[in-house]
Parts: sequence; C-alpha cells; structure tokens
Amino acid sequence: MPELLTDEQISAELQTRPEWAHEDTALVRTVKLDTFPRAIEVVDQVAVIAEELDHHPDIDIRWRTLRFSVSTHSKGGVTQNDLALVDRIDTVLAGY
Ligand SMILES: C[C@H](O)[C@H](O)[C@H]1CNC2=NC(N)=NC(=O)C2=N1
Repeated sequence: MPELLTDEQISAELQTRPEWAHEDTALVRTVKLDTFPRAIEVVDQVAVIAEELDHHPDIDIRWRTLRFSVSTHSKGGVTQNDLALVDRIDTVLAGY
C-alpha cells in the first residue's frame, strides 16, 4: 500500500496535471461534457478502469457535469494510486 504524499509532493505532481486541484484529502477535477449520455459514457469507461486498478473515484453527476474526487480512502489522503487513477481519467477525457 503506497504512502500518503505530502502537500509539497502533491503540489509538484499537479504541475503536470493542471486540470486537477488538491482539496482537503483528495484530488478533484470538474468537467462538462456535451450531453448527459456522453457524461455517462465517461463514467462507464472510468468504472472499467477503477475495477482494473481496484481503486475507485467518488463521482458526482449533475446533468452533463462530472466532478471526480480521487483519494485513497484507506489512507485518508492522496497516494501514488490516486495519481495513477487521475492519469487514466485524463486519458479518457482526452477522447471527449
Ligand atoms: C479491498 C480493496 O482493495 C479496497 O477496498 C480498495 C477498493 N478501492 C478503493 N478505492 C479508493 N479510492 N480507496 C481505497 O482505499 C480503496 N480500497
């Protein structure tokens, strides 16, 4: 199980992930898709990835706006597992 990252480490990692913010114990990204079905497509693809990684985001769905909140629940903060998931979510969103 990876260790918690420090605030300084998270800041450095987010330099290359400008769509993401560090809020409390999580990394968050909000994105608006063109339509509600497109937003659900994204959620569906992220669900497959989350199962593959055995690491799951919290996802808030409001019509066509998605808010991803990614943290390691068992650690109560951000770890390398979250960065891996964030990068996979970004790859999905790059296709939209
Ligand atoms: C047993 C299994 O590995 C754990 O319950 C996993 C599942 N997915 C998870 N996802 C996230 N984000 N944090 C966790 O601590 C976590 N734990």
